Amino acid sequence: MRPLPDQSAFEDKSELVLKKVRIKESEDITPISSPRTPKTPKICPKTPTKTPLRTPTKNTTIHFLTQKKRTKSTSNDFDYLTEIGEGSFAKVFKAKGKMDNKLYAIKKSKRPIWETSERNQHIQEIENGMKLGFHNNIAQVLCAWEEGGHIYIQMELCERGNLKDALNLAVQEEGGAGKLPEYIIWQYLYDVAQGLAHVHEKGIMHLDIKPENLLFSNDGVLKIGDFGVCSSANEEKEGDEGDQVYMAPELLNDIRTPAADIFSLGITLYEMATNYNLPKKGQMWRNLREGKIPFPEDDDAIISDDLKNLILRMMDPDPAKRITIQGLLKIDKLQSLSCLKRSTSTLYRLQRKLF
Ligand SMILES: Nc1ncnc2c1ncn2[C@@H]1O[C@H](COP(=O)(O)OP(=O)(O)OP(=O)(O)O)[C@@H](O)[C@H]1O
Ligand SMILES: [Mg+2]
Repeated sequence: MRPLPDQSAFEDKSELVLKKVRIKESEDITPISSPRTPKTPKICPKTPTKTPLRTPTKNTTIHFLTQKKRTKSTSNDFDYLTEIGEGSFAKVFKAKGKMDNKLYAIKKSKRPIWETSERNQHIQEIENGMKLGFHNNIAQVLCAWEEGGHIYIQMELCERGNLKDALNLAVQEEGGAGKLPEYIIWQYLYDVAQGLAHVHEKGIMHLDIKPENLLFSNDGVLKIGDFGVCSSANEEKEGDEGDQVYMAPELLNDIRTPAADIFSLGITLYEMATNYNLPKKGQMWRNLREGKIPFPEDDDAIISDDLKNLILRMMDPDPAKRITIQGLLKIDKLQSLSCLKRSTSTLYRLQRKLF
């Protein structure tokens, strides 16, 4: 097992530990009041069950929440094949369209939504999803409706799980100390950065970028999903902050800018590169938000200076100094990946299918 990072540079005794060991927590940060906290732990996609999943009963009132001209869906338009994911608010099913035989992801709220504020939050998730339209690195929202009080969102299916699952798998390798190879980390960053640039160009902040919300399509492309927390740029209203583990420090003071997404992506990158079990609170939580960011120093876990420097720029405590998404796309590594992708797109796709 890799030794713990040298903590002598820091004033406190809290420490980051490798994934399989629990983090020591010292003291709480200011509690975050949000209707979506506390978060429940993620349940990884389950293995397909043979018994068909129950579809909702007929004759319930249906409200369509999207106004697309093409066919509107309802629950009975799908055969539900298996549950593929669960978050704090919804379950996600793999389903086959009865009319077109195509596979989709159907996200269904866990319980009926009667409260206006909660309903509005779901409506916003849907509206932002529709506003984002098609982009190769966004899990596309296709249609949404309300049935029996539950909210349903029909989405593009990302069949190969989320980035958290991929990280957990990597950790299990090499006797529990495995991690993603760095060139794969750059490819994942490239994908998410393309998607995030599109999100920010549309004037939307995601505000919940984290490995569970980054989803793999069948050909291994990483896509941003779960727009359940996001808000529009310049929106004055108070709101949700997303997952505390990946949360930017300024969100504690309700300062919301696209830079918050850069911090969350930066700390996600840090998790991918180090394999540390990131804290939810405590002194180390604060250190990571004050630029005191330890990296493993042993030879096995070596991280390139390019990647370290980028992580530091993305996790800058000052949102105004943090690298922007446009700046990120201009860094040499991502530029060269972009050229590589253009020139060898078939080979590149094939290579990614293997991971
Ligand atoms: N389009 C999709 N294709 C495949 N799997 C998906 C899709 N959307 C979501 N999932 C899976 O379902 C899980 C939960 O979905 P999602 O994050 O959207 O739910 P949530 O209740 O809003 O979650 P959170 O707790 O993050 O707020 C994801 O982590 C992912 O594994
Ligand atoms: Mg989620």
